[in-house]
Amino acid sequence: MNTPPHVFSVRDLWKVFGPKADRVPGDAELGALTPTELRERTGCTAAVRDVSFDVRKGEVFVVMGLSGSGKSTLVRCLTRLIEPTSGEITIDGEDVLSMDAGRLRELRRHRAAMVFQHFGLLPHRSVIDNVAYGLEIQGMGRAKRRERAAEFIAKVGLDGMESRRPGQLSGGQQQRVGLARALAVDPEVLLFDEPFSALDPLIRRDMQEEVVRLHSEEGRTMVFITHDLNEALKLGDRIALMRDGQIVQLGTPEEIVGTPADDYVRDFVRDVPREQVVTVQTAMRPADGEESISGPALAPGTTVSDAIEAVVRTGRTARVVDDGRCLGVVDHACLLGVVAGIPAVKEAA
Ligand SMILES: Nc1ncnc2c1ncn2[C@@H]1O[C@H](COP(=O)(O)OP(=O)(O)OP(=O)(O)O)[C@@H](O)[C@H]1O
Repeated sequence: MNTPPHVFSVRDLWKVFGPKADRVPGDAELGALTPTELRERTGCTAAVRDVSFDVRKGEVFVVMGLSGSGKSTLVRCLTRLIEPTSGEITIDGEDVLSMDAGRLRELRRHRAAMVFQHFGLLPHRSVIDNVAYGLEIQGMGRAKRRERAAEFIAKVGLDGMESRRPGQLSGGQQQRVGLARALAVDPEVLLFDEPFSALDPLIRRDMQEEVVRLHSEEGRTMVFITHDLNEALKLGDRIALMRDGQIVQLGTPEEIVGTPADDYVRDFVRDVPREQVVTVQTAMRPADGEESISGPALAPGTTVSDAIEAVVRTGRTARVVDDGRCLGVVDHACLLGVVAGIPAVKEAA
């Protein structure tokens, strides 16, 4: 049998905080209450409510939502840093909920390493010893772990800072140390808990680019928590948008922005510049006559904003071409329709 393409699979997951939390997941009546009603009736908070999803191998899976929507609780449940109330979680097909203490330790150290917002660096240790820390816990010898740590320090752009203490680094540099430390143990999945929210905007952008770069170089699976929509759109292959402990929509940035599942999501994405997220594959209309054989060619994943440039520059309708085949065309009207948020362009074609 082929190995499953999923790293984590989560089914019907609940995490309820409060007295007799166990009774909430199985009770349809309690499960249907709003968070406030549930709290008033039972004193419980359902931080994660009946959530199911898969994290695919090699993707950046973003968990997004406002403060209190359940993001941290959900991601902490994946490695049982928080013990779920009910449901199923597997990693590479192995049941996480039945792991014993030793197997769990192994899971957290080797397979799914967490990068926290507050770095968790050891203040009295040098950068290199901080990065080597996870390897030390694994029992790797000093020379070998320092060599490996140096490699990852270079990878995150901190060459020459090996012997500094965390207090002698900027916030962004400290975050890079945290990242290098997580990478050094070569985990299958990296879990990021709002790692950049304390950083100033420019450093934050640098770090986001760093994550994009590391991801494209290594193809490592990443689960990334953020409450920042732009960060989610920039980093995520897929985004799970949470509200009151539930996933209200799970999809690509383009799906979330282009076809919001409900009014809540629509409102959430209202101010996103759609042309930067929507692709020509969504915006195109069928080619008419000669249109399919001439005009600039664009790949299906080209964003509308890049397509606008091509159409304006050539003054012609552009073709959406995949593997030599013309799938459709985009003209001024299709492209402007996306910018204006008018979904009727396709139907009009
Ligand atoms: N230990 C706890 N005991 C009781 N309630 C909790 C506990 N931890 C979290 N909660 C509640 O669960 C809900 C989800 O919290 P969680 O921290 O997962 O949200 P979040 O989306 O990560 O928020 P933030 O972005 O502010 O970190 C909130 O209502 C929170 O108050």
